[in-house]
Amino acid sequence: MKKINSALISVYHKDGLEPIIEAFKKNNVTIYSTGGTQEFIEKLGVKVERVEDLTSYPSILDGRVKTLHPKVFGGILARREEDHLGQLAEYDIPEIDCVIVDLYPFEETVKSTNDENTIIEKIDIGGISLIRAAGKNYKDVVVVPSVEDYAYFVECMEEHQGATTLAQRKELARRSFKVSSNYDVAIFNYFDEESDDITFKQSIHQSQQLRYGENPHQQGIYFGELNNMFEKSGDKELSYNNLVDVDAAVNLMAEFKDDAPTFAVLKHTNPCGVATRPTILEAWKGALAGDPVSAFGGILISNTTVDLATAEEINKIFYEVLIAPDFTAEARELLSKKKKRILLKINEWHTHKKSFKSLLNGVIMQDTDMKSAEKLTFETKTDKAPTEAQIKDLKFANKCVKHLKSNTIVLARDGQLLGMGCGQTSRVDACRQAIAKAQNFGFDLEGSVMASDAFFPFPDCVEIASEAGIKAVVQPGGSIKDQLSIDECNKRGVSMVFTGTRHFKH
Ligand SMILES: NC(=O)c1ncn([C@@H]2O[C@H](COP(=O)(O)O)[C@@H](O)[C@H]2O)c1NC=O
Repeated sequence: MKKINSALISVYHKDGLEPIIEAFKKNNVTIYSTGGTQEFIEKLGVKVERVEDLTSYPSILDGRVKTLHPKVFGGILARREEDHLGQLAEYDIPEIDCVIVDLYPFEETVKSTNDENTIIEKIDIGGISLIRAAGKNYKDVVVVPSVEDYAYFVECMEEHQGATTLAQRKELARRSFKVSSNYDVAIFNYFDEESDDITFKQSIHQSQQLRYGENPHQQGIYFGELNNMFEKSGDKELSYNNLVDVDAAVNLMAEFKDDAPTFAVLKHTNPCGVATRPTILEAWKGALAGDPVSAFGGILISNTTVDLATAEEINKIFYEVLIAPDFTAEARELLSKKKKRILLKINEWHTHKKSFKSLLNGVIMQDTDMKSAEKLTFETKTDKAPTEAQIKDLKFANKCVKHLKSNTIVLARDGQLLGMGCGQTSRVDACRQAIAKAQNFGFDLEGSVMASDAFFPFPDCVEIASEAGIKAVVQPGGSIKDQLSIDECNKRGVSMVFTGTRHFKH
C-alpha cells in the first residue's frame, strides 16, 4: 500500500476533478499544477504549488514546454530506494507520488478542422511524457491518464483512505499505456494519411463484449463505436452475427440510398429479397416476395422512413434487425411491442473505405469495392442492345450481385430481385440455383435480366438462362472465351453488356 503525499495535476478536461481534489485536501496531499489546472483547483479553495515555481522556469513557447523538466520528471521517475532518493535530495527534487493528466484532444481536433497549425498544437508532448513516466514507475507512483479514469482513481483512494495498492497502480499503468499508444496511433495516422508506406495501425477506443461469437462456444468482442451511426431501440443487444449482417445490409443499401423507396432482406450477409417501388409498403412486399422463406429471422433494411402500414406488414414475420433512416412514431410504437427485435435508425450511410480480414498469421486489407453500377459503363457486345427498361434492371441486378457471395447470379425484373444463387463453386450452379429459387416462389422469368459477378468461362449460363426466359445479361467480361457467350446470346436474341468490373466477394 502506498500513501499519496504529493501529486502533479495537469489536465485538459478540468470538470470531474472535484472529488479528487476533495480527497487530496482530506489527506493533506501537496498539489503541483500547471496554469489552467492550477486556476481551476484554486477556485475550489485548495492551495496549489505552481510547476513554474518548482522548475524555476515559466511555461514557455506557448505552453509547448511547461512540465518538461528534471525537477518534475526526477520526482516521478525516481525509484523509492536509497540511491535514487539520495539523488533527489542532492538536486533538491521533491518526490511526486501521483500524476493526473488529461491530454490535449488531438483526435477531436483532427475531426473539427483541417488547419494543420491548429492540429499540430494539439499534439500533447508534456502530458504524454508524464503519463509514460508515471506508468513506468507504477511500483512507487500512481498515474491517472485521462478524464475517463478519475472515477476509478477516487474509488481506489476511498477504499484505502488515500492510499493505493500495487495492483491498482499496475492497472492504472496499463490504462496509461493504452491512452498513450492510442494517442500516438492517432497522430501517426494523421501524418500517414498521404504516405505510400504500407502500415496498419488503428486507434479504437471502445469495445463491447458480445454474447458470443459466430457460435455460442466462441467468444466475441466488437471493437468500435456504433453510436454515431445508429440509434438503437429494443432491449436485445446486437450479436456478433447481427453486426456482420448489419454491415452487409448497410453496404448494400448505400447503393440505393438515392433511389426510390427500396427494401432489402438479407440472410447470412446475402440479400435474398430486394425491391425498388414507388412506395415503401410496395418495396417491402416486393422484397419479401423475393424469398419469403429465407426472410424468417433475417435482417431488413430500407432507404426510406418506415410508416405504419409497412410496419403492420413487417410485423407479421419474425426478423432480427430492422434498419431504416427513420420510423414514424406509430410504426415505432407498433414494432417496439414485439420483444427480441432490434430497430436501428441509421444516421449516416457510412461505408468504410478499407476493409480488413484476419487470416493465417496476419491481416489482409483492401479498398472496399466502391464501384457502383450507376457509375459503370455498360458496353453492348451483342447484335441486340438492351432496352432502356432492361438497362435499369441490369443496373439494379448488378448492384445486388456485388453484395452476394461469389459465385453468384442475380435475376431481376422491374426493380425486383426474382432469384439469386450465391456462394456456389461454379457459376452454372449459381445460375441454376437462381432460376430454381425464382420459379419456386412463383416468378415467371420471361423478360427478366441476369447479372453475374464475374465473367462466363463457357456459354452454358446463357443457354440455361435463355431457356428460362432471360432476355438481357450484364457481366464484367474478360474471359478468353467471351465470344462463345456473345455468340450464344446472338443466336437466342438475348442482349449482353460488359461492365469491365468484376465484383467477387469471398
Ligand atoms: N508542454 C508541456 O510540458 C505540458 N505539460 C502538460 N501539458 C498538458 O497541458 C494541459 C494542461 O494545461 P493547463 O493546466 O495549463 O490547462 C494538459 O492537457 C497536459 O497534458 C503540456 N502541454 C503539451 O505538451
